[in-house]
Amino acid sequence: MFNQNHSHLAARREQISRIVVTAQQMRNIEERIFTKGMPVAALMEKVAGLITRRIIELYPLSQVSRIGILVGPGHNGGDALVVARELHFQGYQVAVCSPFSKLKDLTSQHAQYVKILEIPVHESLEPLAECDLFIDGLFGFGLERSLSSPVDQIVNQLNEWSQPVVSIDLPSGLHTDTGEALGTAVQATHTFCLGLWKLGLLQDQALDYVGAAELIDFDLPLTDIQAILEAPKIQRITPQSAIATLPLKRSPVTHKYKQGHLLLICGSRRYTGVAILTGLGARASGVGMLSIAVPESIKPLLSAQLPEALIIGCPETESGAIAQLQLPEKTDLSSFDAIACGPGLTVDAKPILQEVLDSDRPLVLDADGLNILAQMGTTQTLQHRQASTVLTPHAGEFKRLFPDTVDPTKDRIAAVRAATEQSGAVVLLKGARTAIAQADCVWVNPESTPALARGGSGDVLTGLLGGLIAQATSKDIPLVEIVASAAWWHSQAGILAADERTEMGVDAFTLTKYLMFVVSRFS
Ligand SMILES: NC(=O)C1=CN([C@@H]2O[C@H](COP(=O)(O)OP(=O)(O)OC[C@H]3O[C@@H](n4cnc5c(N)ncnc54)[C@H](OP(=O)(O)O)[C@@H]3O)[C@@H](O)[C@H]2O)[C@@H](O)CC1
Ligand SMILES: Nc1ncnc2c1ncn2[C@@H]1O[C@H](COP(=O)(O)OP(=O)(O)O)[C@@H](O)[C@H]1O
Ligand SMILES: [K+]
Repeated sequence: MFNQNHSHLAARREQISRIVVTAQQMRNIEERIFTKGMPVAALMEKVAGLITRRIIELYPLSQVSRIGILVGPGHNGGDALVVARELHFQGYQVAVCSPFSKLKDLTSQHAQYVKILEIPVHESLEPLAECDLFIDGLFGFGLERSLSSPVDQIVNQLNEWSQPVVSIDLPSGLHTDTGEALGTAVQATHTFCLGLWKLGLLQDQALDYVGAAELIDFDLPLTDIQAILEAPKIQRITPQSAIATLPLKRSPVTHKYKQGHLLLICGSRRYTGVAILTGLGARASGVGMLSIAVPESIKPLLSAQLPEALIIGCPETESGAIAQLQLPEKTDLSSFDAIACGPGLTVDAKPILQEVLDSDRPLVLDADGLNILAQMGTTQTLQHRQASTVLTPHAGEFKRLFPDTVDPTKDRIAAVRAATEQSGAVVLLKGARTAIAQADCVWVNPESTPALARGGSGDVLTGLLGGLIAQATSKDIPLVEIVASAAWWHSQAGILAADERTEMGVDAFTLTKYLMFVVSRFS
């Protein structure tokens, strides 16, 4: 009985941790449980109790004694006032900054009561300058317009000070869905996201504000959540979701041709190292057979670095790019389980792109593969390919490929959704929070490291991804999930490497060495 409950709770925790909601969805979910009878005030007490407990864990009275609480006009402010009251009872010296004259009813009641408890309440921030810690309860998912005076000045003043700040639900000032700072926003040390992950916290533009983000689960029933959430389904990649699609277990009687055969088409005389890095990424995927097509003149270099791979030397242009694919006898593109094409090709390798597009194999296009595709202007014809296509642009490549859609620097999730709809491809938009979309399904990689912002790390991802797709052809795993797993694996290797070597120590070659440690750590 105990075990059953335990596993039930673990399964719930996993499901909750994958869900991502917009402000409107969160409002609808809360509305649903309030309609069913959960009192608003009771929920606020519960949530604020959980927040208080976590603050005490992170900032015990032995280390922090004076806490400043910023209170807004809505229920985010209400949460903050209950936290103020509870911290006061726990022995902290609490002071409140409440710059609004009109508060929602419940928030107003809590404001009256903290005054009765003789907790000092000020309209300005200055009297709180000596606090050791701040709790930001100005705005949560109810914020819909830019911050104006005086609250924008309060936020700017807070950001200039050096004390830690815990934001309740979202750093105040951030748009709940796009993560954009509306005028200005609190730069938090910690963000305690309440109930379900808000989409804005997973957008790159929010990351300077969010700090260390964690979810405070307050037991929203899964049935009520599922009743509200419809397509598009936006999910956070978790270790469990990523590991589930990796080819970890092999049949004892398998052989190399059953473990996938990947063809990489990459490199040029100018970009030799890129081809090596892509090959090393593929090697780490565990793929059974690896063939790498490169210009003839760099074949010896590739052979020296990747002795297990079949290196195919191809005729080259004067500039040292692949002029045409010259596969070994009795081999054509359909001999492979997957093809990954693009890193280091240069746009002089244009003729080979049409060839791979015409093939009936799953295809990953990256870097110059994407640049050539953008020049051809044929993104929409990918729908008619006989097999799936995965595009892995960074924001610059994305804008060249999809010039007339959502700006990926403004709303990455909306951008990948528009791109997959236009092209029919699986689209992986690289960045600090890589987003992957296919049809109605969107995955976001919630954890990474800026250590990866370094030439060559994307090439490693292309090889790794190609190798995983080649191994999955006989399995019934949605392609978008394999792509999401590759993004997760790649980032986790970066995190692990940065932990050991600092963020400066993760060159792309080093990154390839850490890939296998990720899998052994999590599986
Ligand atoms: N419901 C619950 O019980 C639970 C809710 N929870 C908590 O409630 C939070 C959501 O509460 P909320 O909906 O009251 O919105 P919130 O983010 O506090 O602020 C909106 C207020 O600000 C105002 N306003 C907006 N923009 C403004 C601006 N630029 N400048 C000035 N004012 C502006 C706007 O009023 P308006 O002026 O538009 O009439 C409104 O009054 C959520 O994030 C979580 O913390 C959790 O505890 C779970 C249980
Ligand atoms: N700030 C960052 N935080 C986390 N990951 C990042 C960051 N910047 C870049 N990355 C990751 O690093 C990789 C860079 O790929 P890309 O831009 O194609 O570079 P290259 O072509 O030089 O290999 C991508 O996987 C991207 O998601
Ligand atoms: K807040």
